[in-house]
Amino acid sequence: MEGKQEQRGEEMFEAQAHLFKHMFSFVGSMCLKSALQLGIPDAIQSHGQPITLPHLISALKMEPSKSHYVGRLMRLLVHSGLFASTKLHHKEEEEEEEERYDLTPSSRLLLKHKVPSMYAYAQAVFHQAVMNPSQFLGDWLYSNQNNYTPFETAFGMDFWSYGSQNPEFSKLFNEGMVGDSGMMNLVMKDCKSVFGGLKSLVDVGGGKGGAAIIISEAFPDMKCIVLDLPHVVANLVDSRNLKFIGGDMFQFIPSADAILLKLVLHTLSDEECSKVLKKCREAISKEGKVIVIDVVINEEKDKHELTEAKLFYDVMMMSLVNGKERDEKEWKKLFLEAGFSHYHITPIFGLRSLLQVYP
Ligand SMILES: C[S@@+](CC[C@H](N)C(=O)[O-])C[C@H]1O[C@@H](n2cnc3c(N)ncnc32)[C@H](O)[C@@H]1O
Ligand SMILES: C/C=C\c1ccc(O)c(OC)c1
Repeated sequence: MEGKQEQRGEEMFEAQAHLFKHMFSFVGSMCLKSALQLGIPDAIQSHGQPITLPHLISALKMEPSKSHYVGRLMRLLVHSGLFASTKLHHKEEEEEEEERYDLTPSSRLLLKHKVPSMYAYAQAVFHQAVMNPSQFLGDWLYSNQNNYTPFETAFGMDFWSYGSQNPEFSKLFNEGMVGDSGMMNLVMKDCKSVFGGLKSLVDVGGGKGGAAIIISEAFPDMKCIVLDLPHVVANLVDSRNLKFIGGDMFQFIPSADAILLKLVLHTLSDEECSKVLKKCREAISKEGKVIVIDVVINEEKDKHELTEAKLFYDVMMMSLVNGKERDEKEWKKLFLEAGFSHYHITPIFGLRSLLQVYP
């Protein structure tokens, strides 16, 4: 009896710790936000070797009196695996331990001027436009107003209108997308069978052309068009085989051998996806295809952390744009209903897969 109660006590406190972890996980996000604001990844990179706390403080041009606080921030970030820490033992003087901070593969992706970089993407995520709407999820679900998204409850307009009226956020968001697409560079060589042989490609919702620039350079014989909202493609410079067009994908999609939809369908509801996919089907020939780069939820196969990131993304799409993340069954239904006959999934982009969809 006693043993059982003891166990129950242990279980309860484990449950409490679990709860604390989830209640406070935003603290981890905010420490990462501060680390970026302070420029910690770049400071470590510029130092050229693992850096001690006093050196970090002076590199950040910070008051030495703040050093203790930064040490605590770093302790959490090291614990989260965003930075690494090495402790050097000075011989003989056992007590003297000098901790040095280093980058990890994750924080290496947060360097400002390295390619690929997730720096701008992270800046966009930590902007109020992305953070605030999730505070309104509950209100939105309960509200009898016809707000399309929690984003509208928070800002009184939809996500893309907000972007067109807030150039500062729009810039961060679009640069974030370019940075995200920059990571495709590393795997483009594995994509010969996907893009090779295509004479033309339209990147629908292609933003500032992050993906299309990489593709048009890797395949110089391919004519590429980026279609995006007018304010997004304004002032972008065409190249020999890459052209930017401002427009609305629900109205018009130019014809091509292939249409690329990268992270576009997950921003759309099923009805909106159907509309866009039908337009894509009309824009390609019988020999053409639609290439979708997007999230495919696969709880059985993916590691717990990967599924968690995909589910975070899903709720984010619900908060910002009424989009959603889909599993293979849901993708299949969308494709078949839009009149496509078959598809093929290649999971090559980490969180995102590449789906080739055929008429
Ligand atoms: C999540 S972003 C993806 C950008 C890009 N494909 C990438 O992966 O880097 C979605 C894009 O769709 C664009 N978009 C939204 N509504 C659109 C519309 N009605 N017509 C064309 N583009 C649109 C946005 O401006 C944005 O660039
Ligand atoms: C910057 C983070 C937000 C975000 C990321 C990917 C998307 O497709 C998106 O669409 C609204 C928003």
